[in-house]
Amino acid sequence: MKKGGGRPFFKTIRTLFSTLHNQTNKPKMDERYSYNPKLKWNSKVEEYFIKAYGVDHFSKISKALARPSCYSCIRVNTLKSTSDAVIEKLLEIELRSAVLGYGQDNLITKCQIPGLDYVLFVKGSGPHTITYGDAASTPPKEVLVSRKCAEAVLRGAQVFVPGVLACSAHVEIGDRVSVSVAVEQPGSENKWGVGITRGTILQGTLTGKKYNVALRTDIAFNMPDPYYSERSGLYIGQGTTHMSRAGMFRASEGIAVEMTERVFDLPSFHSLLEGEIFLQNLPSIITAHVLDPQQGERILDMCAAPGGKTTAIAILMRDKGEIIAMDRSHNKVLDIKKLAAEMGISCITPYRLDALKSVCQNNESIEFATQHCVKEPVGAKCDCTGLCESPNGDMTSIATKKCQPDVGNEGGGKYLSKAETRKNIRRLKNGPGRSHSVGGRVEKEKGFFPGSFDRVLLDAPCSALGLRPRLFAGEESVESLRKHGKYQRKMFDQAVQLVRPGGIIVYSTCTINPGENEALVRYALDTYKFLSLAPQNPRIGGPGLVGHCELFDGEITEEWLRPGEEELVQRFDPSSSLDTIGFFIAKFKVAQKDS
Ligand SMILES: C[S@@+](CC[C@H](N)C(=O)[O-])C[C@H]1O[C@@H](n2cnc3c(N)ncnc32)[C@H](O)[C@@H]1O
Repeated sequence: MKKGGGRPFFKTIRTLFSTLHNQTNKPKMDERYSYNPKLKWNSKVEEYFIKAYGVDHFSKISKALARPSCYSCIRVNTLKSTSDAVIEKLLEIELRSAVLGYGQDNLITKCQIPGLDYVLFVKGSGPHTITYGDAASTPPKEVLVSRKCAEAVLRGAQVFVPGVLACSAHVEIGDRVSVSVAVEQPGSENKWGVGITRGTILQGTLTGKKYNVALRTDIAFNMPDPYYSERSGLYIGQGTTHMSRAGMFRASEGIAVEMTERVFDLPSFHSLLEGEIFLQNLPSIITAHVLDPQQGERILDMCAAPGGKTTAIAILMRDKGEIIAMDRSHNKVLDIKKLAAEMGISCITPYRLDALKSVCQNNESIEFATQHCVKEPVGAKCDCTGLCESPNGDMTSIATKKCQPDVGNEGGGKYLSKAETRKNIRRLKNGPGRSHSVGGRVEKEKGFFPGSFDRVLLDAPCSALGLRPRLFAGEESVESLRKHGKYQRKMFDQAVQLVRPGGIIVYSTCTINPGENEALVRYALDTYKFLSLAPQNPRIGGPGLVGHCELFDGEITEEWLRPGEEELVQRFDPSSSLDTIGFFIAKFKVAQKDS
């Protein structure tokens, strides 16, 4: 008798078994090839937040953090264009057919907050359920990307070469691939790690076997997949490869996978209308508004790179006045310079400077500045070698006269070598030179006179725990959260010295951590009696802005949320369109000297 022939009973049993096999596997496969991330936290941090928000609420926050917003927010550069012109151009370009599917009427809308009609929202969609081929029987070809890459893809980007970590064997150009993300896993000694080497081959099966539909049985399939379980529930979409497997790991740049189906579909603005628009989260745009810069003023942006808020401030000032954009990273300072040039802005002077050392430490200069510069509406800038420069670059201003002793050693100022003295004299003759030029190298010890700015923005370095989407949060410990708070206070101390009497300080931070925001406000008001919380512009009651002045008392308890915060956290809903979950803005006014 021929094998398999004439044995209907066995055939029926085999068919039955195969059906059962598929049925029992199907739901599991649906779960596997889905997007259902669970944000991982350091256990102590989780405890701390649960104490602050309550279990249910914190779980909502966590869920919302791991998903992107439902729209992209763009700021129109009104020095170069208008909202209407940009809307027209974007619709002409036909962003992407999937997005246009929502109907042109609602695709792009202007922000309804009065005064913010240069902010446009471009609609996205999601979450979508995607069918990843016949995943139950034949594992799809796959590409595994880094977390940062996935976070960008969830906001509309394509998969670029540096983001690819691993890939199935035999992937060729034009193949359809499923894209998943490698998220940090707990490792030894309480350390987190991805635990997969770049270039690893993904087999797509847990056991090293796969089910063969034709033979209706499992067949051996090379090795088990080394990262199979870890990427379960972390599939962000499907795309077409622009490169073969070998190409992805050989090339240094370029698109590796063009996404064709996304779990969250947001439009990409990569290289689109460069200089005319800027992709920016709404609360960041609102921060510039809250600062309320006026034309002709001198503004300090203490932590400015890459220059998102700096350029927003410059545009509000119609490029008239002076903005000192400071950042401690040289390369990031160059980013500010590049962005300003791209947007056609000339009132920004980027400086590489540690914000913790931004106040001129020369006692004589400080004394001078507090006596004189603060009364001058234009202020003065000091490079701490004793050279003071008026904002128009006139080195023979009254300030120079006062600081003259430090040019050489005769006047009894701090000791300067002959070389430094020569350099200073040369500068007096020739102007500021390379180290003062835009984006150029700047000496570390340079700083500014106290009281020399009309307004200061402190967009402090923070945990960024308010930004979405975020696929991993375990890097922050309670200690590191505390450090952010301490660091910000030190920066605030500098900001207070640098603003003139009657001036404004705006402090902003992107976090859900009350220790980084509420605590700073309390510290500021307790330490500097001449500071008061300036009323927010009531018209700008937009999402992400905490416009209240109340502070929580002492220990963080479940009751610490006050009306303003409740309003903020109630929006922590995945269906909400907020692009930032937690953002805090506080505006301070410095008392006039005689008040
Ligand atoms: C939140 S980001 C600023 C974002 C920026 N304001 C924007 O809107 O584009 C914080 C920045 O602070 C900078 N930074 C951190 N510590 C600093 C310090 N001590 N002095 C100056 N800049 C610092 C970082 O390099 C980083 O670029």
